Amino acid sequence: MLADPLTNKGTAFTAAERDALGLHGLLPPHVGTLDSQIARRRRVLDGMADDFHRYAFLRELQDSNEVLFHALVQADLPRLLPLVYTPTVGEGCERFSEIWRRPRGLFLSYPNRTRIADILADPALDRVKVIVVSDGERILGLGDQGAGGMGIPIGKLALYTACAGIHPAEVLPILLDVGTDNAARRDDPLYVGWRNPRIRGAEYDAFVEDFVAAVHARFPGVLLQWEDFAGKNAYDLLERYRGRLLSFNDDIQGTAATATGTLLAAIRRTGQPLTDQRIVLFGAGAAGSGIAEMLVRALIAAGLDEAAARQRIWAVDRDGLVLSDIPRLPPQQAALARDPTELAGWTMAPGRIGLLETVVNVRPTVLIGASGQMGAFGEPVIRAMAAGCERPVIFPLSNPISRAEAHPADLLAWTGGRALVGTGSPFGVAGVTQVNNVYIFPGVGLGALAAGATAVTDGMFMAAAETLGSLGDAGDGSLLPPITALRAVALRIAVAVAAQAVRDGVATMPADALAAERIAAQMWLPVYD
Ligand SMILES: NC(=O)c1ccc[n+]([C@@H]2O[C@H](COP(=O)([O-])OP(=O)(O)OC[C@H]3O[C@@H](n4cnc5c(N)ncnc54)[C@H](O)[C@@H]3O)[C@@H](O)[C@H]2O)c1
Ligand SMILES: O=C(O)C[C@H](O)C(=O)O
Ligand SMILES: [Mg+2]
Repeated sequence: MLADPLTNKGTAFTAAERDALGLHGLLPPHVGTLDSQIARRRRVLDGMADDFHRYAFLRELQDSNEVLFHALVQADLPRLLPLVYTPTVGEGCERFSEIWRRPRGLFLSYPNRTRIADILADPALDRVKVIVVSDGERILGLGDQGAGGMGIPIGKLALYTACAGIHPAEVLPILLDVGTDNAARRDDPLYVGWRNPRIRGAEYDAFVEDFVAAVHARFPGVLLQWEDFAGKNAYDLLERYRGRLLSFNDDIQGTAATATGTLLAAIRRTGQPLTDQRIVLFGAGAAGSGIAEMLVRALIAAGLDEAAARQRIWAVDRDGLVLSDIPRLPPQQAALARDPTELAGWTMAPGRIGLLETVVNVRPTVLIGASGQMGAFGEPVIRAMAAGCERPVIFPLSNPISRAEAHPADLLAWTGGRALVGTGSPFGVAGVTQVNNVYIFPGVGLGALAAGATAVTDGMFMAAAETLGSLGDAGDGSLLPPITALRAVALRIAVAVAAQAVRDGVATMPADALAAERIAAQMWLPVYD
């Protein structure tokens, strides 16, 4: 009972429980309450020197007492979210091997590829309903972290519990350890992962196929979230498996719904219709092109035909403005490429058409960054944008803080306070919205599970985006509800997503089971049994 984080209550075991379970002597005599335990852990957190050590402390608490961990998190989400999730989880992944203590979730390593079904057969996993899986190759904007990427599935699933009320016994973080191309990790004597260059190509595909087949056989109906896979794999796996497994890619689809929902909230604030926006995306990888495709759908829903919708969007990637005559564009970028003849009237020096040239000529009303390039939204770019529109909407979405395209205080300063600013990571700047997919994935997951959905459709993500955009704000100038409201946000989104699942013909539960009260009643709260 004491060693299992799902049953441990620490000093909160009552006198009667200590009698019945033979716990006298193993615990100090004081009988505490959940509140007193929270106060004790808060005092420790307050006394710690830095956030990385707070992260490590919270990870150990999660591995010793899940109710207390979640009660502490929920009691102060604005303070705890940045410690168990973005941005601190980034350093948690980089230094994962240093702080590895106890098993959580599953490492499915390539050398163990013939054992996947055996590993999944563990009866301790019988209750699993939600899996978040990564192969650690694109951890936030920090690149390949190999096995250390496990910090991300653990963090995302902590939020499934905190925001969507999924019971801690029902979540399973998985790291597909196919090696790492990060030499610093591989050469570190403390590295806990498989010391091998990444497996790629047909071997990688066969390994993931074996993994999906084993998951499908062991957990029918499980919801699987693909997380922090590098660009091409992110797209390929989503397309290959979304029809076979109840699954979605959070970086492509969750981020798209988050950015679209926040943009819908922004245009409600400015009064300028979506169809009038000129949108520049900086970084057209998984997140950027996912956002672009959802914006195309939103523009079509707002009345444009597809060609006109695509005319509202310009993508800039590492080779500059994405143009249709650039050889070997990945398919997601080819769909966004502009015709080079459009550049006829542009003012610019010959050569590469970078972000500044694009902003000067397009005069965007919306600028979204998903490039992982720190400082890419520099003063000349932002001043050029501010000269061309009254209320620039600027979302530097890249995480963690060290990879953000701009500091939000600079964006406000360079635009004379006129910009509507949203950042992927929390910066603690008043009036700035945190535009992070934590606003979307818990609600989508909860809604899909509640509906007994057989697939997560694009329509379900659009319903999530529209709901997010309609929820109102924190009353402090930001565009979305505050972090304290994330649980209520997840419920509202879940209801909309479940209803859309019914409309899309993928729900197996009857519509009357999907009312808000029925879904809310399924949401777990951290209290001792
Ligand atoms: N706020 C959120 O909720 C959220 C969600 C998903 C991703 N992100 C962040 O977005 C970033 C990108 O994630 P991703 O999944 O799209 O990764 P990705 O690797 O698929 O895409 C990154 C893209 O940026 C491009 N790029 C790299 N250097 C560039 C440069 N100098 N100029 C222009 N483009 C450049 C790459 O070519 C690539 O197309 C990460 O930092 C991630 O943390 C944030
Ligand atoms: O993890 C986050 O904070 C958001 C997003 O999924 C990312 O990869 O950056
Ligand atoms: Mg991610």
